[in-house]
Amino acid sequence: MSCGIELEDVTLAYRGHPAVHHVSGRFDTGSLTAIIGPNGAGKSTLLGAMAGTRKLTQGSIRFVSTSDGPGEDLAYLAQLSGINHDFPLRVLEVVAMGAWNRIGSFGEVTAELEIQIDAALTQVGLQGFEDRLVDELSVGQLQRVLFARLIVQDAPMILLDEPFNALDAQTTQDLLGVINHWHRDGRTVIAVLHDLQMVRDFFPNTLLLARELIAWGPTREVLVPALLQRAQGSRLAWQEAAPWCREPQIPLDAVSGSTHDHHQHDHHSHHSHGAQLVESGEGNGDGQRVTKVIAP
Ligand SMILES: Nc1ncnc2c1ncn2[C@@H]1O[C@H](COP(=O)(O)OP(=O)(O)OP(=O)(O)O)[C@@H](O)[C@H]1O
Repeated sequence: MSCGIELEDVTLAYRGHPAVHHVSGRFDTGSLTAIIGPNGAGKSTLLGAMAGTRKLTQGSIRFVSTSDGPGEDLAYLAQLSGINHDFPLRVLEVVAMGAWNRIGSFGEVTAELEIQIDAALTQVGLQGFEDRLVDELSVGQLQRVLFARLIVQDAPMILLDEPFNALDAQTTQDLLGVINHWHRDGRTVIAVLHDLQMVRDFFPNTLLLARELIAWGPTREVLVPALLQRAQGSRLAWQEAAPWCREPQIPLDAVSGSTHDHHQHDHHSHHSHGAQLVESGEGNGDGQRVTKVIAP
């Protein structure tokens, strides 16, 4: 069960202002990719679009699977905020939510699932925490619990939005270990990050975004001064009153993401009508099966 994600001309706008412009490329099956870029670059917006929580204005997102399984199953961890503190949930219940797609929201926590939860909590260093209330946990412990939930979810694609925000070095190192484990399992993992050294050390691929795609490929080719400066410079030109696509991307050789010609579009003419999910069995020509398409 493994999956990749293809972006074709992905464009997202908020109230007519484009936050992400014409991004095309591909997250290969089993790849481990960091999405980086300055504040406001559109990173969370792009990740949310892949998770199905943001509507596309233009373009499409296709999920491709190399197996017959339900390949589009995707786990998404938004920026830390995911717990509703009005409900006194126990750690066990939060981690069990990872299995909702298998057991349903009122499903029983079976003995088998309890074993999985115990193993997941052990993997994130929280063995024995099952009965603790989540709103009594520290920020780092809560993030460990949310990673345990992702482990139980067992999805072939995992999207993480700034997973290490506000975490100490030990927690960060432990959760990076979980990500490496997923990568070794052959899952497709995508994380929005800010720490360039961490990206260099742990993430083989990088997508550098500054509303438009600046570069996408092997990290050592993307995290170079010229491209980083270009991303930083783009930020200075970002004005809410300038909703036009401008410069083309710098093409990279041997990148996993393709480059894409830019069109001179007025995005005000491309209002979203809501995300549309299209189930599809169409092959993409290299032995993979398209399992889902997100389009405007
Ligand atoms: N719900 C929203 N409504 C309107 N505009 C939004 C909304 N969410 C994000 N934006 C705008 O879209 C642009 C991209 O935001 P996004 O959060 O995707 O950037 P980011 O790269 O994740 O930034 P950061 O690194 O600061 O988290 C920003 O200009 C932001 O103000």
